[in-house]
Amino acid sequence: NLTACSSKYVLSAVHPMWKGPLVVPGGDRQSPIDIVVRKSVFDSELKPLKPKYDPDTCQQIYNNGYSFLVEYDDTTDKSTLSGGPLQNSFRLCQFHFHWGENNDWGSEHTVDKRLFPAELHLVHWNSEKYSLFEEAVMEDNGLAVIGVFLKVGKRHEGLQKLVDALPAIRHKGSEVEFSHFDPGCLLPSDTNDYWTYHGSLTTPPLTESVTWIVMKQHIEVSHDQLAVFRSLQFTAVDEEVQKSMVNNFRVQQPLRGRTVRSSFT
Ligand SMILES: COc1ccc(C)cc1NC(=O)Nc1ccc2c(c1)[B-](O)(O)OC2
Ligand SMILES: [Zn+2]
Repeated sequence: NLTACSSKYVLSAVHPMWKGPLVVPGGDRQSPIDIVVRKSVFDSELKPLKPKYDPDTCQQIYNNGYSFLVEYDDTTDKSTLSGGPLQNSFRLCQFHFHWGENNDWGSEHTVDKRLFPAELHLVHWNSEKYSLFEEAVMEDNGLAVIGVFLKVGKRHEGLQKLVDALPAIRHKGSEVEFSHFDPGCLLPSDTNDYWTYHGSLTTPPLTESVTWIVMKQHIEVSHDQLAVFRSLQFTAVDEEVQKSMVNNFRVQQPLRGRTVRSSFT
């Protein structure tokens, strides 16, 4: 069956100590970056974000050997993102996280050099211009990714259903059915303020196809919930040497003259 956003087979090629190019030739819009707040520019034309997620499109959770992907059925426009800086409607295909070996670091983006223990990425592709995720990944304006910082604090009730499913996908290549999960519960509740800039995937193929939308407000998860993320393994069950899935973030990239716009003053 066509898996949701069928990114699973392609992402499985990703390994934390990538063999691939760490610098993309001519890459002048690479991600992640440090967001320097006082250098961001307020853009009054930016609209409110319009996420419309249908929990019934949630299909499975998959350990791709780099992160764990919660994959959605992206064969219809049931779960979409529009508005904000976007000119088109983008289909949700998966979300995943990046995290550290401890609570001092783990996020990919930073705000005035402030690191967070983890970062959520909600991945959407432009279904008005392209017909498949794999196509959109290679194209300018192909993807829209919402980044949400995680901070250690109170337990996140909505996340717990996901945390409870992780032991079943401990090793690379494992997958378990997962349904009725509303990713909207992982978005900040108090404000929809965000920064936006043009960047790239932070894993191979590092293509410069992403409109990044980084939420100003973080969400809180408990220490124990994050500890379960760290119990995952980069390695397949049959590998002799097991490696804990931690520090699965990319080093920061040069801004190369890009402007980060803010939806708020
Ligand atoms: C080997 O990897 C691939 C091979 C072929 C295709 C079509 C895609 C990929 N990779 C991919 O989609 N990565 C990817 C996709 C989306 C996001 C990120 C990585 B992120 O920066 O972490 O957040 C958003
Ligand atoms: Zn990511």
